[in-house]
Amino acid sequence: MAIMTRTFYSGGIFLQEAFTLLLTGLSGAGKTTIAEGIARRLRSHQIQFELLDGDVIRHEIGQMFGYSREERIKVSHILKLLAKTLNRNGISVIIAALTPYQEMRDNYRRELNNYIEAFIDCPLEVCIARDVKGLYKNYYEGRVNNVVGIDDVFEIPQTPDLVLRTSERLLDDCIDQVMDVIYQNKLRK
Ligand SMILES: Nc1ncnc2c1ncn2[C@@H]1O[C@H](COP(=O)(O)OS(=O)(=O)O)[C@@H](OP(=O)(O)O)[C@H]1O
Ligand SMILES: Nc1ncnc2c1ncn2[C@@H]1O[C@H](COP(=O)(O)OP(=O)(O)O)[C@@H](O)[C@H]1O
Repeated sequence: MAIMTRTFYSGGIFLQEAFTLLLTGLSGAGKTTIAEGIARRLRSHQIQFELLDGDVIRHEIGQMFGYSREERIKVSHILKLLAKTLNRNGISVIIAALTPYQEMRDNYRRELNNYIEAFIDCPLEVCIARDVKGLYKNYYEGRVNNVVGIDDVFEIPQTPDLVLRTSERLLDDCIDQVMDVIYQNKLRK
């Protein structure tokens, strides 16, 4: 029996299967900004997708989890379940979340079909200077701890599909790089 797959045709490119794109990196590295840029591109190609931002999902489930290693891993399991469920229904997913530990990313790669991992690589000093959400200020003023890159580890991704150096490249270049991987490597069959 033939297996049915959804086929999207957009701008001369066939997308046959849903994918999950993980954007992993420090706070302030550029995950959300790049995710929103990719979202705009996917929308313009009428590709069905959902953007799962770690911070937003944490709020939506009522701040059930904090920032210990164990709790971060639990959140990653929730994100994986959401991605798997959406993918199964033909909807691609962008996950924008720190995802600091290799075991989280290994788990995504093992369990998600068409998984693409983008390491949003930006030096800690630049992230601190950007301090988009005031997280680093809160750390230095003693209000929070377990900040990844400072008193919690960011394990460098061992097998990313692409590395985006946001302190060296313009936003549009970063988005182009991701779109190339989505189209050429993963989904064009
Ligand atoms: N230690 C600590 N205390 C308080 N708040 C923190 C802490 N670490 C992270 N944050 C904030 O939470 C956002 C990261 O959530 P994530 O789900 O992406 O992180 S993780 O993947 O579970 O590690 C993160 O959002 P981004 O800055 O967009 O990455 C921060 O705003
Ligand atoms: N090449 C780039 N890609 C993404 N963001 C960039 C880039 N260059 C500068 N920025 C800036 O860096 C900041 C990244 O913030 P944000 O996307 O919220 O990070 P994160 O979601 O990783 O915490 C934004 O203010 C954005 O305008």
